[in-house]
Amino acid sequence: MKSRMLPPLVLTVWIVGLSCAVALAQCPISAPRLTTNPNFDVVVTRVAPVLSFKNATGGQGKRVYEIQLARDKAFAVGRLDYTLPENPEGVSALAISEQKPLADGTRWYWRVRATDEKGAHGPWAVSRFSVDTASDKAFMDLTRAVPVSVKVSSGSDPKNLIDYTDQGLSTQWRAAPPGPDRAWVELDLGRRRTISRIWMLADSGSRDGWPVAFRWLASPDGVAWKEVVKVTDGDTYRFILDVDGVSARFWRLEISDWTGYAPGINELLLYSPGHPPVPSPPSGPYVLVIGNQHNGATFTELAARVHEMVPELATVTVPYYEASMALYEALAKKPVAILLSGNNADYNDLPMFEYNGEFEIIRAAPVPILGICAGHQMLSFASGYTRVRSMGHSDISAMEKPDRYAEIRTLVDDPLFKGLPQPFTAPEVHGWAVYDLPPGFEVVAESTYIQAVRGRDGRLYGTQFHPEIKVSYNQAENVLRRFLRDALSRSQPR
Ligand SMILES: NC(=O)CC[C@H](N)C(=O)O
Repeated sequence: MKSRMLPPLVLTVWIVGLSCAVALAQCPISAPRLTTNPNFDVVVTRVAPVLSFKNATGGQGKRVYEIQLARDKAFAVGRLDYTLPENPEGVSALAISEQKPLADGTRWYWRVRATDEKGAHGPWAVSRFSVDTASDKAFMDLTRAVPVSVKVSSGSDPKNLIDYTDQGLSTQWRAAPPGPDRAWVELDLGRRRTISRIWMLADSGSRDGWPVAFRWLASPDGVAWKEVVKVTDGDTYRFILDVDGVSARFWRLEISDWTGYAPGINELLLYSPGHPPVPSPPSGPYVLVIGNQHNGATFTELAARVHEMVPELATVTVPYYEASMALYEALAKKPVAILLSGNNADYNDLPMFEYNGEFEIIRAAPVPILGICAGHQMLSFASGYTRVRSMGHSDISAMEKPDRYAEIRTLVDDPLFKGLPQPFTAPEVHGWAVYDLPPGFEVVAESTYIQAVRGRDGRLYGTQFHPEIKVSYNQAENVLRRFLRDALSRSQPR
């Protein structure tokens, strides 16, 4: 057999790495990673959030974390200091106490570093978030104004800017290098629309291509332009720009400064004030299905499974960004139950304000609600961002070999889970999980993390696993079947 030579640098790195792992002593302490929740610049909707981060590595013995929060970059204004022992499971979390809450309506900088048993420090990891508890209370009162076409100054794939079916929001338009002085994007809305909010998303994973100085202009004809809003010192990957309702068919973004070699934008989304149309319900009993995918779809074939499991039930599917209590109230006939679907985006890349109407429904709709995967996570998000967090890895058992299925255990006697094997297996497709239950909720099932919850007198149920996915090892299909049957029989007069 021919031996393969490793280049000397690779070999050295490998040997140092190995001796570091074996002796433990020589490993330098790494910075923790503040990408779990809250991620950079997200809006946290509670004053006592849980700050989760990925552990550091290296050092000697057990690590503890120093965590500092402040109102300014220099960590001088209003600084709060905490120490936290490491959670050996990979992600550590500081729960800010309800007794010492963070100031609302403010931006917070936070930094974390690990210290080992010998007192050696690792480097700080720095990030920031804002706290705004008012921001998720009510339906956004906006509808999406979807462009019919897009033009750009240069570069390929401008369609990515308005491709709302790109669930991971991962594709982007990048202007061509070296690029014109002023890269621009033009959106044609097809007709005159009043716009009051603009959402812009760049790459959250790197600081490359972020727009720094830019302005939006509007035009009735694509010829005469008027400036609507201007940003001169952007230093983030996402912008929510509120403007005083301007009515125009053409919308133009001019970017005059950016990070990296050329501006790159993943998505542009414009909103008009107002409410979406109310669907007309079918004549018989039906389930309202809320599609949580970014394009309003349900991720799995949820409606089809409802019809298969309980043929007496019809379904009406509404995109999450159109759902609200106003829509529910306006339905000529009420659903017997509501299902909240999965999705496959990272929440830090989503315009989370679009979920506010779904949160209203979770808080107030007087019918049984079952949230599946993202829908289950929404039950917790509805009472504050940071209750759900990225696990740092994905559990995708729907595609793995039988020995990789998680065993899920039921913790309490619950009518929906009656008769399930203990433990049971069920398909999973997710990278986030609920860690911090809202008040009034309890855990119904768990694996190494929360797998099912119920809340508020049995009206709300959530499952992290997918009872609706048809695979041979899904032992939890009955959870959905029972939920639907119970809802149907409760709705019918005896
Ligand atoms: N399948 C899902 O609904 C996943 C929800 C969420 N996007 C996660 O990764 O956890």
